[in-house]
Amino acid sequence: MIRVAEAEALCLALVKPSGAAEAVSLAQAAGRTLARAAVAQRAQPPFRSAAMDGYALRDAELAVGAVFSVIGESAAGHGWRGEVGPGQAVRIFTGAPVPEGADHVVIQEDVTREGDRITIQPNLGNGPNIRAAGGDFEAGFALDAGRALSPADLALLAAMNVAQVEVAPRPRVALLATGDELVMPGENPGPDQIIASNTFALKAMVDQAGGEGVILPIAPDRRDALEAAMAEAAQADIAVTIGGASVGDYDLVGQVGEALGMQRAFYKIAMRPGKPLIAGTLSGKPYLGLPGNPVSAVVTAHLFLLPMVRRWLGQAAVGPARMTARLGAAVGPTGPRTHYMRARLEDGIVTPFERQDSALLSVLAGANVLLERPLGDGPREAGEAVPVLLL
Ligand SMILES: Nc1nc2c(c(=O)[nH]1)N[C@H]1C(S)=C(S)[C@@H](COP(=O)(O)OP(=O)(O)OC[C@H]3O[C@@H](n4cnc5c(N)ncnc54)[C@H](O)[C@@H]3O)O[C@H]1N2
Ligand code: MOO
Repeated sequence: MIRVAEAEALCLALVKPSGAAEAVSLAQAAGRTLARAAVAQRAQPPFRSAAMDGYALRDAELAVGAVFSVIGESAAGHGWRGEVGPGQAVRIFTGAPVPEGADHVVIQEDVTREGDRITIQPNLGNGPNIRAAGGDFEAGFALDAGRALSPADLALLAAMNVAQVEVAPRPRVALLATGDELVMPGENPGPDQIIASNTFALKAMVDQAGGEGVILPIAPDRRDALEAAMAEAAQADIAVTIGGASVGDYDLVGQVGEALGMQRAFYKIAMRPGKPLIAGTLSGKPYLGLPGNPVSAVVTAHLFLLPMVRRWLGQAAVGPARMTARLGAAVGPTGPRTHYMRARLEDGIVTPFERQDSALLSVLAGANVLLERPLGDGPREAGEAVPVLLL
């Protein structure tokens, strides 16, 4: 059995960034990964702009009781093209260009106006209420390749006047559930059957990570059928089987993989859940054989499959999001496997669930983190700092 970190490195070594690119419009770009840098076509703001509604004038002249004559108006989208001279002010609105000569916008609450004359009132605010040209970003500012685009990134790109971005294609990830006991949700299970469940979590995870999860028809525990199904899975960019990875008489995935010429990178990891994970290449494609227990499949997908998807997309940081939390309850020592305990993180305090059986989907669904307990770790007291992985 190899350790988790080694397994992660071996899994990542199976995947090369695709390097390909396709153009998509910003409205289609959420969650996609930049394949080429996107470069600002202009500065933002492109001109000195007013941050408040008021009057643009010369800061040096500003004093309580000072009087200015209003000589023009600058509105958003319609600037005023003159120069503000001594004793002069221009009526201005938020987002409008600040005219030449002015270096302060007095908010309108701080003046009284009679006709075209304004008088500065006591308790004047600080100002200058002007946003510098390029204060957000300059022309040429870039978002680098490998960046997964957040909603805020899309607004930033729009402001950069980038209408289309070059993104990495979404890797197709084949998800092949195996086992005679499985039927799809909505079907009529026989007396000894259950519903294929973890496939749906895996598809959602892959899709959210920027891939395209493709759920294949369930493969029965028969060599010929499994061989055909696994060969089909290997048509995708990343092939995943679920179940049949262990040592039972009907756990055929490893044997069938070998018959198909699978190059194995490793089998079995010192982790719990998820020990019987298989990794390698199948028909030259990155391949993972996830354990069938629903929680085991989801945990191993977080630790190994999603990093592979992110590597394929060309992202730099590919591992699961981690943070440190304080233990909400004492925990016992771990054994020879690193334990990923389903747990709840609230206000920085992490509390593992009592029941940790890797078949319990109701517990998994209530968890928002995995508490990582390294192998060979001693007992830990409530209040100690511990690592957690965000789900
Ligand atoms: N003698 C041993 N038995 C087992 C060992 C072992 O080391 N020695 N390892 C255990 C561990 S740990 C795990 S995890 C499981 C994994 O086994 P498999 O990958 O072969 O999975 P299956 O036997 O096919 O299924 C296990 C369990 O999960 C259910 N399952 C399978 N696929 C799905 C699916 N898509 N959706 C929902 N549920 C699924 C299946 O019905 C079984 O109940 O092996 C232990 N045994
Ligand atoms: O590792 Mo198994 O995944 O403990 O249930």
